[in-house]
This record gives sequence, structure tokens and C-alpha cells, in this order.
Amino acid sequence: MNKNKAYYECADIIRARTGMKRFRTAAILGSGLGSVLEGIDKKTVISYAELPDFPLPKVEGHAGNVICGEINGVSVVGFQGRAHLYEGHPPQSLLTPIRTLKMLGVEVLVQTNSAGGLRENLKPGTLAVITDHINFFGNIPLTGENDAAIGPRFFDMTHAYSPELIKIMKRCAAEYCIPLKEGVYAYFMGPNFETPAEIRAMKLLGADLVGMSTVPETLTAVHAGIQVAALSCVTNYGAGISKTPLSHEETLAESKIAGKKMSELIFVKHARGQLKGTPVKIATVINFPHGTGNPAEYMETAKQALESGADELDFVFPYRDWLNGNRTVAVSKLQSMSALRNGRTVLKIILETGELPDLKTVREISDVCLQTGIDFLKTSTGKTPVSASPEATSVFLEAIRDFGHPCGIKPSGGIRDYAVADRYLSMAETAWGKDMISAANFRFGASGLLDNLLGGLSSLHTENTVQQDMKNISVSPPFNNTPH
Ligand SMILES: O=P(O)(O)O[C@@H]1C[C@H](O)[C@@H](CO)O1
Ligand SMILES: Nc1nc2[nH]cnc2c(=O)[nH]1
Repeated sequence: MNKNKAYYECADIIRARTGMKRFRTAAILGSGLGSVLEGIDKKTVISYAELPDFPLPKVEGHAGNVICGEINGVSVVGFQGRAHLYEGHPPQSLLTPIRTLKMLGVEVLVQTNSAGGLRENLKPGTLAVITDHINFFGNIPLTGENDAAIGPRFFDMTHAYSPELIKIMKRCAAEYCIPLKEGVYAYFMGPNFETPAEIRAMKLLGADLVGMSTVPETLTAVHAGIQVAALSCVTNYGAGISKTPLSHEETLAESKIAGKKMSELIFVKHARGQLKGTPVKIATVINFPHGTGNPAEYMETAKQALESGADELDFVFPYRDWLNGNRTVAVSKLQSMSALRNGRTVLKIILETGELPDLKTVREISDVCLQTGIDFLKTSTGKTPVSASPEATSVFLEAIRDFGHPCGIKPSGGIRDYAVADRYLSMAETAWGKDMISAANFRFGASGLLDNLLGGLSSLHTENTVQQDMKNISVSPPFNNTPH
């Protein structure tokens, strides 16, 4: 092999930066889908700009990072975004990322993309596994001199998308209750979306999906002996089928939703797998972080999180609806979330007290939550300038005492040392009585507090409560929105 090829150097850099010698599996995350791997274990992020000859994506929704780590102990290397030929990159430049994977020992490449759907059942929001492709665009990365050490000059494409991987994907989708369709992907170079006539022609030729990527990488990977699986997120109906003009904004908006779904599923499932047989509980945030999510989407997310094994849901109260005078809307959203619970789900409501104008509002919303029968009042997401406060916590304590039925509290956001935590605990002991406080009704948002607590546990008189609370961990979807 020619040692001067940049992909050797790229692989060396990735190995040196991650301390990992070999990667089994790789993923290429297409338009808007880059967040899918954010939450992997032992994460290292390397910008494409640090890797020689790596083509840099110039399109929005393609971050241009290599993200390395582990999922369930399997080493994974992911590309957040890809370069497309319509950006003006020479076709051969797309060899570098895939051959870097080859040098890293990758055996399986999972690609994702955003695509147009050509059949009625491939409507926006659908995920579809690619079974084959149609490529009429001649100038692919493998034109030019062949590197026989990587693969043969002429190579077979009969099973370009591994039937075995397709089977596995379908099985996993069924197990995780993800509706998954399948289809043939037609590759257009872009950057224009197709004409209606092109879409009609592609349908006649047997295509189900249409897009501007994936095929150059599939060809390069198959040539190098890497097995390929590919998943399209349908972001729109193809031109002429769609009733509205096509746009990249639509692609990004739809793929973001699908990406969130993928990530949340992967991480709750992943956490459940890791924690099997332990008493550790799994919580996930919903309608996070601003409480302004689309109800259809977050209800679906919550449903899937529960199906995937989440024990607890931390729902951000739609406080902006409330503050804008739409109290009925806010309450009905809360009630719908509450109704979704199964018998053992713990529902915590994050009021985002730092964003509420006064303590009267904190009390009004607390009362509504209590009447809805929720399990915990929680102060903050940790994403606003003002987070947990003793004043808001005191209102929670009074509201719960006055209500007279069990409900817990969770001061959260900005509690970083146990002296502060201890003050909150003392407040609860004073309001409810020392003997009434336990892990069942008093928690801290512990992500900023944990190390400090571990260091000082022995001197803290609340040891039992805190230790028990540590059995409850929060799983945050990988959207840079870790709850506190
Ligand atoms: O990289 P993918 O295939 O996900 O991106 C698709 C094709 C174009 O780059 C873009 C059009 O909106 O989405
Ligand atoms: N070529 C193509 N690419 C897409 N990416 C997302 N939607 C489409 C589409 O309709 N056509």
C-alpha cells in the first residue's frame, strides 16, 4: 500500500487522540442527524479540519466532526456530517473518510441520510432502510487509478447494502417499536431538488427514495470490503408529490425530529441494558429545556422512553404558555403527560422557577401540578440564568404540606456543593419534620453536586438520603441539555 495516502495519517491521528487502536463500527450522520452519537461513552471529538485531506462539509446541518467512543462496549467512530459532490469537492476526495475507516479496522458502516419519499407510505418523518440504489451519475470516487491493495478494479454490487444488516435493523426496529420502511434510493448529485418529471421517471424505474449522498460512500466502502447499512430519514415527498416547495430548511427540521427520536431511543435503551440487574433507576427529560416542545413529538418521545425502560420522566412545565395567558393549554399539556404514565412511572415536573415572575406564580403552578397527581416538584432545568432558589423551594414545601398528599421535591440547577445542599435539606426538615424526609420525597439535582457529595459524604448527616438518591440517575439525550 502507498503509505503517502492521507487516510493513513488520518487514522493515526484518530488513534492517537482517542487512545483506541481499532474501531469495529462506523456511522455517517447525514443532514440534521449529527446529534445521534452525542451521548456515547468515552467520547472524543476531532474536527475534520485537523485531518489531512478530509473534505470539509459546507452545508448547514453537517457539523464536520469525527466523534469516537463506545456504545455497549463496542468501539464506534462517527462522522457528524459529510461532504457532498454538489459542494464542488472532487469525487476522489470522498475516498479519504471511508478509507480512513478501513485503516481503523472498521467492518460495518451505517449511513444515515435525509431523503425525499416517492411512495405514499414514505411520508415525512418515516425511517426507511435502503435495500439498493440507482446511480446514474458517472463521476464516482473510484474513477481513476485503482488501489488494488484496498479493493479490486471491478467489484460486485449485488449485495451492496448487506442483507444481514438489513435483517438486523428490521429486527431491532421491531423490538424497539420503531416503524421502519424499506426502499431503493436514487442518487442525484444536486444541489437542486429533482423536477417532478425526474421523480416520475425514478418511480417508474423502481426507486422509492431520492437523495444527494450515500452512494459515493457506499461504493467506496463496498470496494474496500466494508459492509454497509443505510437508513434514510424521509424529510419530504419528492417534487411533484409534495404539495409545498422543497427546501433544505424542511430537510433540517424533519431530520432533527427523527434524530432526536433515534438518540433518545438509543440512550434510554442503552442505559437500561447497562443497568440491568441493578437497582439504579433511569430518568429522561421531556419537553426540555424550554417547555415549548411540540406536544405530538414529546408525547411520542415519552412513550418510546417508557417502552425503552425509563422509570422516571422529568417534564418541563409549559410555563411560557402559562405566562402568556394560555393557562388552560399549559394545564392540558400537563394532564396529557400525567395520563401517559404506567403504574410505576415517576413523573417530576420542572417548573423553571427562575423564569417565573414571582412566588405567587410558583405557588399557583405548584397547586395545579399537585392537583394533577404528579410525583415530584422540581425547580429548574439548569439552563436558565436563575436556577434552584431557597424561596421557590420553600413555596414547594408549603404547597405540598397544604395539599396533604404525598409529593416529593427536587431542588435542581446550580446546587454544586453539599453545604448548599444541606441548607435545602434543613429547610425541608423544618417544614415537614425531620422524620418525614427520605429519598422517596426529597432529591437533589445531583449532576453538579455528585463529586462534592462523594468527597464529603461521611460528614453529612443526611448520608442515607443522599446515598439512596444516587441510585437514581438521569439519562440526558445528547442535545447539550443535560439536566441538573
Ligand atoms: O447528507 P444528506 O443526504 O443527509 O443530505 C440531504 C441531501 C442534501 O445534502 C440535503 C438537501 O436538503 O439533504
Ligand atoms: N435529491 C433530494 N435530496 C433530498 N434530501 C432531502 N429531500 C430530498 C429530495 O427530495 N431530493
